[in-house]
Amino acid sequence: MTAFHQITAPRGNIIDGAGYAKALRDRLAAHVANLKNAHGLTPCLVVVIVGEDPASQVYVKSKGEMTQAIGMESRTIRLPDTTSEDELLKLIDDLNRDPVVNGILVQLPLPKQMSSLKVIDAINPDKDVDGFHVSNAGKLAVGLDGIVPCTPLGSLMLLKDAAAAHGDTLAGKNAVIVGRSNIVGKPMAQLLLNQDCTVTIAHSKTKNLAEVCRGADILVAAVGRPKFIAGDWVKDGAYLIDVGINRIEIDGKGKLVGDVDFDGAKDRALAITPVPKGVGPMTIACLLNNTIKAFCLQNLFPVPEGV
Ligand SMILES: Nc1nc(=O)c2c([nH]1)NC[C@@H]1CN(c3ccc(C(=O)N[C@@H](CCC(=O)O)C(=O)O)cc3)C=[N+]21
Repeated sequence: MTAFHQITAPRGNIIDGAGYAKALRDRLAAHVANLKNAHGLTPCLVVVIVGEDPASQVYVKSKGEMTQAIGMESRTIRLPDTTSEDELLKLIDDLNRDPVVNGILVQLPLPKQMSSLKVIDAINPDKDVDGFHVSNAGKLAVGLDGIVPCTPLGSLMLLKDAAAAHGDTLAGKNAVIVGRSNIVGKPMAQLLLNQDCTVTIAHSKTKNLAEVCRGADILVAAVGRPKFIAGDWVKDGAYLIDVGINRIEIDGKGKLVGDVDFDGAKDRALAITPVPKGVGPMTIACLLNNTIKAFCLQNLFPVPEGV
């Protein structure tokens, strides 16, 4: 009976975040080359890292390399973890005033003597390439054009692409985001709401979390706990975005895993992001995207199509 047509689409399509990010970086490299030709100016991103957190060091190095690889200028400022909040605020003030600097990223988390909200608030919103400043968060909430946080932006690009690959769109779908952080959960909710999804933000106090997740056509996991989302929490045919990047030890070896039990979930999901090579590389590509956008807006150049 079923031999003539396939009733369900194939499951377990693994989204190639690394490949998508590479394609995005190639497009951005072309924009950078065009901007240099047209104006003789190069976008410049400054990354500030306070302290010696080993994971942060790895990300910061990779951000710097990818910034240079697409032809932009990268500067990294390393400060000791004994730096005072006032010293960091003074540095941000200098970077805000420096016309050569187009983007400022202060790597989080910060040492405990600092208030990250206060530090982020000190960054000129036009240079806030993370999109974390209240001004950019507010613009996203009311539908004005601003700078959108990198991880949610990259996740949305992957979701739209996965839906398009199935001849589908995001409008009207039930989206469940597990995690309510200012840097992922909340902005992700705003973006999906703007796509006409019906959005639920679940968190540690949510009742019947498994049931809530089972209702999701789109499930975004952003809790920061390894394999927290079990396979049987995933609806058959859901789109699954795993934002988690957790370093765990298996048989004495370090391994990177997401917030989703990938092996348990992959045959249920219509499309799923892996960890690594899923959302992570998109986060960095979107940071480069945001830096180019900030550069254009600061110089009153038209923002290139798609940026
Ligand atoms: N102000 C600020 N902005 C950030 O965007 C920010 C931050 N602070 N603090 C730390 C987190 C973490 N983050 C990652 C970005 C890329 C990968 C990434 O590319 N991961 C690779 C694997 C890398 C590896 O092997 O460790 C992957 O998932 O394939 C991971 C993590 C940005 N963050």
